[in-house]
Amino acid sequence: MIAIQNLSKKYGTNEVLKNINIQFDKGKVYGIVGENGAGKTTLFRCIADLEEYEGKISSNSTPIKHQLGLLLTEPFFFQKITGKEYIQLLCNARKIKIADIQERNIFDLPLEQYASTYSTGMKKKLALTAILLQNNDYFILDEPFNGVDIQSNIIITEIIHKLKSLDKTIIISSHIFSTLSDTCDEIHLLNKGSFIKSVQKTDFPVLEMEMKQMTIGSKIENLRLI
Ligand SMILES: Nc1ncnc2c1ncn2[C@@H]1O[C@H](COP(=O)(O)OP(=O)(O)OP(=O)(O)O)[C@@H](O)[C@H]1O
Repeated sequence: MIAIQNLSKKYGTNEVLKNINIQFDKGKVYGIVGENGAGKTTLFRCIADLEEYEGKISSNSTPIKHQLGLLLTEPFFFQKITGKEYIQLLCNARKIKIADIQERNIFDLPLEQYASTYSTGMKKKLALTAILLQNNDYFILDEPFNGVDIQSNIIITEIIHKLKSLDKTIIISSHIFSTLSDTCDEIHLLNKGSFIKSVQKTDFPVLEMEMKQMTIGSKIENLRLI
């Protein structure tokens, strides 16, 4: 469980998160949606203790970061580190020895190659593999479906189902609604740093319709396409 109470975050005078209150339980998958700049990544960085903030973020295994697998939108790798070394490095940090690394390389990545030379999608798959092999309790996946091929998207969806069945806590952001309706138990809409709507699975179609209406309005007509 991750409990967030009165979380606020400013960058200079820009108040990016405004008094956020939410709880993420184990065995559940949470989707966070919101337009670009709404504050999704900032929220994730606060939970991972990568930012200073006001308010309280707690869990039943403190500190959260010791049990958290954070998949960033654009994972970063040092230049001279192979895929295999990266996985080993992250697993060593959790005191886990991986003997059968090739067998567990489910995305068939070229593990002897420098990770910095991987394609965008390969980098994401490497970072995801590493946090999975760490056996974390909490997973925050910032746009996990973006930039990876269709086959990998199918695998990632199945991985999320598996993590849920293992009682993990999973938080995902995505700009593609269908990826969230396939995987999430709840979706929370973040707007300018505040949660303005939270819906359970049965109401996902309603939320999707509302978001479509809010977004499109008369914008397409304004283009005056002929
Ligand atoms: N390091 C930073 N310094 C200053 N401002 C920042 C920093 N990181 C983010 N911001 C600002 O915080 C706001 C929220 O950004 P954030 O990356 O959290 O949005 P997001 O919802 O993840 O967007 P996207 O969907 O585009 O990924 C934006 O206005 C952004 O410019």
